[in-house]
Amino acid sequence: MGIRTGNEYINALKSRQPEIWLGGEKVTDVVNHDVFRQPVKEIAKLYDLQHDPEYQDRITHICSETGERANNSFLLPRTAEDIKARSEAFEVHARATFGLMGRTPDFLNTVVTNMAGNPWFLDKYNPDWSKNLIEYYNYIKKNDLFLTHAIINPQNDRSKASYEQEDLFTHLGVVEEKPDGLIVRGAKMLATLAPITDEVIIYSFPGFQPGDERYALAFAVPVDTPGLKLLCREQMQDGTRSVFDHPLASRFEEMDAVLAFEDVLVPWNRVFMYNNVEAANLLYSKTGINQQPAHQSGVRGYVKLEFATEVACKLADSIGVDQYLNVQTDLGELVQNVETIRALLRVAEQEYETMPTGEVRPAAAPLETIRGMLPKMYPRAIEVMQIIGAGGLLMSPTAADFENQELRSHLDKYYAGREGVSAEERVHLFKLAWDLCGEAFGQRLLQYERYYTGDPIRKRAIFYNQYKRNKQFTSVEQALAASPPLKKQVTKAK
Ligand SMILES: Cc1cc2nc3c(=O)[nH]c(=O)nc-3n(C[C@H](O)[C@H](O)[C@H](O)COP(=O)(O)OP(=O)(O)OC[C@H]3O[C@@H](n4cnc5c(N)ncnc54)[C@H](O)[C@@H]3O)c2cc1C
Ligand SMILES: O=C(O)Cc1ccc(O)c(O)c1
Repeated sequence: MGIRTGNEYINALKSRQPEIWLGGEKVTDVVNHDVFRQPVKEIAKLYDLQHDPEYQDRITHICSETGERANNSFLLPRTAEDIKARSEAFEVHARATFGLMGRTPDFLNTVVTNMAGNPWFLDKYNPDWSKNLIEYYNYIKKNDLFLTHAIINPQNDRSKASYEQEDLFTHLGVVEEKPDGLIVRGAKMLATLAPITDEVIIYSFPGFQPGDERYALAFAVPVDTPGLKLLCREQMQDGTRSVFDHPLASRFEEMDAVLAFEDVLVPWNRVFMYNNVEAANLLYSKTGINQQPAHQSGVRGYVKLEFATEVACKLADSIGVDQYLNVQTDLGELVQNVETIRALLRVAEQEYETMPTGEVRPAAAPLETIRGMLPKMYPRAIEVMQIIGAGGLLMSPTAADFENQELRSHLDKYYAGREGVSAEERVHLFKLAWDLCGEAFGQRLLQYERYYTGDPIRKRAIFYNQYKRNKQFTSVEQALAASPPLKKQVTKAK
């Protein structure tokens, strides 16, 4: 099949009946549901880009093994050109949603591509696992499927291991082996966009302890597998709000769902790992899924930060406050943050690492630095937006107000911006900003940036410990060596 169109993606959604719960009710027609209709269209547009002559060669390639066209996110990079091709695809996808949708199909494509591209790792433990993963990769590539993932256990008692939680199957674990597969029970905390995907893949960040064997597993199943419940969080838009009043929230909400497995059968050919704490803890670092997906996330985060910065700049300009030094320095700071992330991305792409397998990976340290900095830079952009927009952010009239002829002339006068900015333009811009910095939609976007890549605090600590392991701090030794040792009598206590 190769690359799908938006319609093919939508038809696949229509052909399934996953068990989706939202607001106490089952969602039976996700494609036409108020909350999901627009996000489905946004994802469909990404699939259509693959067929757009302007984009096709920038985001897809002909697979040398199958002869079929595939998205560049399915390309295991082996050259600098491959890295560039992936970067371009990531950026095209991100720009289509202003970086606001984090888990577009390209993200998990990179994850599975890397797991399957490093079969040596699972081979060591069980050759069936790597075989299954390669077959799965070929399957999702051939059918251009959309995956979500859930890697974090539910937030019950974080001070205890999975096996120590009150119920043995609060965290997702294996109940028993059957001739045709594993029976799994329990939950994973969060899978973004799950209700509008084709498949879910389960694996974990490192952190399992001896005793956690039943939870140390990786597998993938179709999203409508019997027994799998998708428990959605409360929606942040109801699908009926006007696009004028909510230019972003009305289009780009990514629903998040807890995945609850109620004795789900995972066929053996979909089991990628099981009952192995060591393998589960090493999967992330050894197969490069700590690194290659961070390239996608970095590009996407860069586009989002740049977007938020541009919104803040336009906001300031529209009411003439960017004449003031304090506003200029705040905006300058945001622009410098964008440039910092752009520079880190370029360094990561140019100073790539070549693995013994021939795979090339954008450099780890700059990618990890992006992961550490975005959780601070994005909230800062939002804060600056709030400070610059000030009370005006709260005071926007609605599209319905503008459409009322009795009100219109008053609005045109009282809501106009600086010279040359009409009331409608100013209000529209402020509404866009409010979606980002005031609405629940925007708060989720902020929380996403803080946490999508795990806990930034622990991640930075791990980063430092790795840095310390690899560094000798030789410059300090050299600087100290330049001064002769003190004479004994000088250091002696008087
Ligand atoms: C909008 C959004 C979308 C997401 N999408 C996905 C997704 O699609 N798939 C997915 O798998 N995950 C997703 N995540 C989940 C994300 O991976 C987790 O939120 C992240 O790993 C942090 O875990 P937590 O939220 O459970 O926080 P916790 O781990 O519970 O941390 C809570 C607080 O306690 C502190 N803390 C906890 N444990 C320790 C410790 N051992 N040492 C020191 N401090 C500690 C943390 O620093 C933090 O301040 C998403 C998250 C968000 C917010
Ligand atoms: O986007 C992120 O940084 C989070 C994340 C999730 C799953 C992965 O496999 C991964 O490498 C990174």
